[in-house]
Amino acid sequence: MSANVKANITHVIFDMDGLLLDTEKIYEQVYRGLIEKYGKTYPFELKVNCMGRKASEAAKVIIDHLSLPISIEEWLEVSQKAVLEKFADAKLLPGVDKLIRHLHKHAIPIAVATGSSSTNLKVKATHHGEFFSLFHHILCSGDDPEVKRGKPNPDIFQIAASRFNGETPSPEKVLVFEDSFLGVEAAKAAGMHCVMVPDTRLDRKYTKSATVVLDSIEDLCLTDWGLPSFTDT
Ligand SMILES: O=c1[nH]cc([C@@H]2O[C@H](COP(=O)(O)O)[C@@H](O)[C@H]2O)c(=O)[nH]1
Repeated sequence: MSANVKANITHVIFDMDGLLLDTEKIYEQVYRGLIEKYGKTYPFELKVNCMGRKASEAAKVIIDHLSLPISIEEWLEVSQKAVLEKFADAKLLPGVDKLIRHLHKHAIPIAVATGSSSTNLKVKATHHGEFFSLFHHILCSGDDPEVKRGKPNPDIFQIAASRFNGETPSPEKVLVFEDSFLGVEAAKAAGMHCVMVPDTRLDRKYTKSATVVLDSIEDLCLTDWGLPSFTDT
């Protein structure tokens, strides 16, 4: 390995909401609206502790933290209906399309590992069907029976790694892309490298477990990871 190469990566796993798709603002808008009905606010610190979680786990965190007079089931029913109305317009974030097509062209195995459910994924992918077909597999921990514990536990990334063809890659050969604090903690717990592209509001104390922190995926240096550069044919 040459001096500036951080790792020789063979497999790459991507988070979805806030990393591939610009859907975090949808969750934020809907959750804030719901919470405001109870005269409370959705502080960013609370959002940080929800991003990446399965919807049911996030609902419990919010209800408990804000002492909302609503059950998890009611929260899920109302919030799910509201987010689904907006997901079909979800856009890819800058640099994502180019990177995924590049890795696919170079036959680097790529997957998605998200806290979202497969029902929500279908709607989010309304205009991105061909894009999502480039991934070897997509793991939706929101309703995947094998993933018992969501992020920040390592399970989601370990199981996603085990679903590539052939032998499961060793964790230090896997690179995870994440925007959320809990997702980065999950990748670290799995022993994988992690490129974090956080929300600009995120306090740097939440980025410490990331191998690298970027402002945008467009700033990624592929050769740092032993991956083919954009100029390689
Ligand atoms: O403001 C929020 N953003 C995101 C989430 C949760 O994060 C998941 C997105 O997971 P990921 O980042 O792993 O794609 C969503 O399904 C939702 O459950 C949340 O609760 N609150």
